[in-house]
Amino acid sequence: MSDSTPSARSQLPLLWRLGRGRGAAMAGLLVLDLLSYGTVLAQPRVVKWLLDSVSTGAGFVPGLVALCGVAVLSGVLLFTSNYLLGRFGQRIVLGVRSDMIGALLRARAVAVQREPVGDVLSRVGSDTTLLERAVAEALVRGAGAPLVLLATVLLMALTDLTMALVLLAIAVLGGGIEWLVLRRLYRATEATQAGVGEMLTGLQRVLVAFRTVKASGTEAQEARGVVGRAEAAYRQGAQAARWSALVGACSGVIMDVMFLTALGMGAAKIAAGTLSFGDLVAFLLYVMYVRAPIGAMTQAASAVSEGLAALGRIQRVLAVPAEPDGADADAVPVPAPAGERPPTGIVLEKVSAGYDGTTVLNGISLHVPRGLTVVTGPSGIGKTTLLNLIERFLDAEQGRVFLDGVDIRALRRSDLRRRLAYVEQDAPLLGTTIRQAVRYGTGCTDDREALDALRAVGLADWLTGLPHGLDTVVDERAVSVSGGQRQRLAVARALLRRADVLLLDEVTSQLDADSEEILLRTIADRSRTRIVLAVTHRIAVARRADLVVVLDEGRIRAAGHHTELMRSDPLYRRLATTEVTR
Ligand SMILES: Nc1ncnc2c1ncn2[C@@H]1O[C@H](COP(=O)(O)OP(=O)(O)OP(=O)(O)O)[C@@H](O)[C@H]1O
Repeated sequence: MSDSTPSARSQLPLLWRLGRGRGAAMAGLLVLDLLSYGTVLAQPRVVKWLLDSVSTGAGFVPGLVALCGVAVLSGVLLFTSNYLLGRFGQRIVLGVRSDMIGALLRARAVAVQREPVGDVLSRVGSDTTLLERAVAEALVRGAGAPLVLLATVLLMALTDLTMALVLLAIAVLGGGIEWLVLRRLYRATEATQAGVGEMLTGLQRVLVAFRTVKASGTEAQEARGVVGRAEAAYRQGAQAARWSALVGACSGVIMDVMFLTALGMGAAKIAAGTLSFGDLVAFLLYVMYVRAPIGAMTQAASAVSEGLAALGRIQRVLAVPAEPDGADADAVPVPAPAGERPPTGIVLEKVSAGYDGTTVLNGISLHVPRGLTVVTGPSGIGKTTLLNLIERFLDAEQGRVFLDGVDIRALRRSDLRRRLAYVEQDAPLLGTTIRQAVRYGTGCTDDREALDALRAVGLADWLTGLPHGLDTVVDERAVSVSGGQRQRLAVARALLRRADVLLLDEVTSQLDADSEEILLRTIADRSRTRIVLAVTHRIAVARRADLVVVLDEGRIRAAGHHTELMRSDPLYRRLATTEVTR
């Protein structure tokens, strides 16, 4: 999601595209809007008829009844058109939000995780709200307004041509000035929305690390930081409010100038005997009603200006490339030597990978067979990156990764991931109850199976102590669940998935020795029939492994059994002995 500011004009086709497929609804709304304006425009004619009837001595009752009838009809049409227009705008917003949520969830994990969460939320939340006004005001009301304006001007011209032409000239001049102000409004709105995004990003960071903030006594400092961003958004918002107010003021002044000009010219014409009193009243009413289409056009322009700014930010979410699911065309099965079966397990063949041009893994070759394989090494060396490659969150820049002899790029991502169970480092929980959290993405519907998995990871006693058992509610950030419980819940979920491969990233880092031992026994047991690849710094895990792989400086530095590596590899020995020995 790059943040280069697109021009308002470049967003116009996008705004137009939002209305695509909704032509009939838009046409219906336009007709309703025009009918509503039509009843308004009929009123001056009825007023003129009423006044002329009075001046000629005929009764005023029929005129008054007609005026009331037109007013009631106008009210009903106005309500209906406003309501349907508002609903239409909401529907567009729903469509855009669904598209954005879909785009985010279809995108590559590494691309989305780099985005500031608060900013993404602001784009999906408040930017789409701005869009609603733009769509309703611009695509429908703004589109009908020129027709209404034309009809009003024609009716004015029918009443008095000279006065109508003078007023039209004033309106055109005023419109030009307003347009200049609107361009500034567009830029200020973009900046405001970006400011709100930054504020939310700051607030989100604080909320995620709330206890650290409290314990560090940095509440005031963090509040200052977030409020500082809120103030920056305020300053941009105040600019936008100034330009928006100026647009409104321009429109008001233009209308006053038009009204006073019409009044002056009309009074002079009555004095000269070239205009009737009824005509002047009708004309002045038209001048007042001409406010509506001009106002609608101004509002449409202002709403479009704000909406286009929002659309630019929305578009950057929609443009995040989707992660393709299909198999890559150039992927081939590993050629097994004649008469031999391809190796089972995971094979990395001269794999290089990294992020944004920085190489993290450099030409790694590795065979991860069935059983428990542990990957260890200094922090930030690329252990999680290795798991990212197997899950295809990230693709190798060079080399290939095979699963049971098949290049993983020859598999659909969804098929590949179905064969894997992954527990990420922070072991986040999804779902609102423990039942949902443990069953999440596993297809398991049986409570007994879920309980077995929880027992296997050592959570049986904890669960028995909970007043609502599996129905216990886990709040959004699972603060009522300890770090170790969360890790074990996540492993239980992975076990329930019945996958061929378990990918575990630091799943025992928050466990005490006894809990770790229970969990490791289960993991070792499951590794007899499947591939378990565990990233860890813990010696207890490495001790149990069939194979330990030491990563350093982008390469595999050593591989073997724990006891063997303790003897042969100084780095491994140092890592193992500096870890809290159990
Ligand atoms: N999504 C990403 N975008 C850019 N760089 C990344 C991304 N993820 C990881 N990196 C970088 O790649 C390098 C390896 O990270 P990785 O998470 O694989 O290390 P690790 O060995 O698992 O670390 P640790 O033991 O601390 O968890 C680090 O320098 C990290 O900053």
